[in-house]
Amino acid sequence: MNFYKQAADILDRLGKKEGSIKGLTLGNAEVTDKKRMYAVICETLKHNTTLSLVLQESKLLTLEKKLTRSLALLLLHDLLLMSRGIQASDAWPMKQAVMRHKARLKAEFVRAKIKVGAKKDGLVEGEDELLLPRYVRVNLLMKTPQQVIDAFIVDGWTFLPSPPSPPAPPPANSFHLDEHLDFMLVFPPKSDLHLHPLYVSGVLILQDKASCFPAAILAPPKNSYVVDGCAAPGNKTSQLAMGLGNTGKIIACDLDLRRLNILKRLTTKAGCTNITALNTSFLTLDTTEPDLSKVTHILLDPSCSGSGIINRLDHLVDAYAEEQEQATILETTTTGGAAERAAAEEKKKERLLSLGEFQVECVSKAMTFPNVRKISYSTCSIYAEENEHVVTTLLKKHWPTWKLTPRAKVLPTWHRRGYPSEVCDIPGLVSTDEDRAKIADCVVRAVPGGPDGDLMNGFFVACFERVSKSSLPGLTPVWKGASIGGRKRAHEDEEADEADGETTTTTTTDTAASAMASTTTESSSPAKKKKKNKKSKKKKKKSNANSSETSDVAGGEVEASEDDNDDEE
Ligand SMILES: C[S@@+](CC[C@H](N)C(=O)[O-])C[C@H]1O[C@@H](n2cnc3c(N)ncnc32)[C@H](O)[C@@H]1O
Repeated sequence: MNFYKQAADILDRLGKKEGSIKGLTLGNAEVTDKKRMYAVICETLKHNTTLSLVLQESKLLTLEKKLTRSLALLLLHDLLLMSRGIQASDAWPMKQAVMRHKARLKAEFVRAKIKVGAKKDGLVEGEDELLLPRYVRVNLLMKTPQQVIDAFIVDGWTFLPSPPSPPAPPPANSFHLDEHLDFMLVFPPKSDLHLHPLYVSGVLILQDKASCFPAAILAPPKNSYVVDGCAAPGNKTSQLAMGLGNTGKIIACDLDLRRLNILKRLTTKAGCTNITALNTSFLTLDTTEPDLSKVTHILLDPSCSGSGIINRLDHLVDAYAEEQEQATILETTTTGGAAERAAAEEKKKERLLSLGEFQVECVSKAMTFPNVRKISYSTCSIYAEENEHVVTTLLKKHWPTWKLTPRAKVLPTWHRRGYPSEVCDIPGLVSTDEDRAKIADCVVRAVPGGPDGDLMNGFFVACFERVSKSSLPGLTPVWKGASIGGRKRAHEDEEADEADGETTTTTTTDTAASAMASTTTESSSPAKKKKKNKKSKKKKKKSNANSSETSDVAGGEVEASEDDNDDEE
């Protein structure tokens, strides 16, 4: 088959989520020049924003009916971005279909680059996954950061005593210790450590910085029983095991067996010995089972839109798939205009809302574990619908039994917090700008990319803790009396935890007291419980459907173990 036709077929299959880039190119027996195919597919996807705009503005697909969208993108890529141009015979009708419009297409390319703010080579910031530093977690179960630093110095790397200022990836052949996570080393973008003996032996774990936040914030003390509710492929699970020093027990649960098998392989390689992997839905766990009833800490990193992921090509596939879907809508309708776009926008909104409902359900389920004290909730999404809105809904449902952990214990030195404008009102609880600002200050955000972003994936983490019974009914929201930007070391011990719970809950308000009363009455009424169970069974079905719809998301967070998963393919 003609190279471009085969490449177009692969793009179409990627758009339909029929495989991964590597699987459909490097792992495809039908492709003869696998490396070239991989490169062409990656490059076309990376330039998709600009090339799609050229396609749209030039109306090429309307003028040349024989061209498909994917084939046109590939040919445009080579025409506009490769000095050698389209590598096909001049007699090939598809090449002719593009070359007829060469001058116009070049002019549209110049305009498109300006319009989307692309660089000279047509790349839009964030579409180049190589811009971000290579973050490496040192597996403390095996070596100390100092031992690893020494090993890299011996290898000829330069150790920088502090990160570059203003923040930027380290220059070539140098690395430094991360300023927020003391087990993390930061290397230049593109650093390939796959063959490094320390990676091969499980000492180095290639994990994005933001992806390390939830376990660092949850920080269960040694010997704890912990659940990782949506665990696969398991880098956060292995980080939890590292923090526990392999003591206690981690129950790692995931619906997807293939991903759970990756978790087993990765955590074994990382030397974790306290993990039990369960291939089941977190939502259906029986919290009265002996091990589960001992659980005090839960990490929840449920399926999300994955919209914050920028350092892998998978996010480009997601964007491409979404665009293909929209393009199909436009091409198959005669109006092809605003109405369809509005419908697509509506669909996206519905998807976010449905993800948000699933996320609320997951955290609410976590709050039913009889002995759970602390829950971290995280997404790799940039959307408030999955972040601040979810947190507000949870507070509305569960406060004052549950409160947000204050900034002092949630990466206090991390500058990027939640968006106050996205914190929703809760009658009687959150109504003023000050309330909103204080809630937002409790949670952590990471803005994807750079230089205005945080040089990592987009991320969000909130931490909830159960309000200790002894402090009731003298209750006030956690943020009352707290100062914004408080400073306290994130790695707390449980005693300090409890003490903080007490000290932040000393003033009574009528609203607070009544909110507490209604929560406790509801959960203790058996009749209501029965009704609730029925309702949640119905919901469970819905959320399981949800999670299978979000294979993009599942793929999204594979980022946590990107390279390990690549090995898998
Ligand atoms: C964002 S990923 C988790 C990434 C993981 N925490 C890590 O750091 O490697 C979300 C995971 O949730 C799983 N999932 C979705 N719905 C679930 C459910 N009801 N119960 C358990 N796992 C679920 C998906 O299969 C997917 O692996």
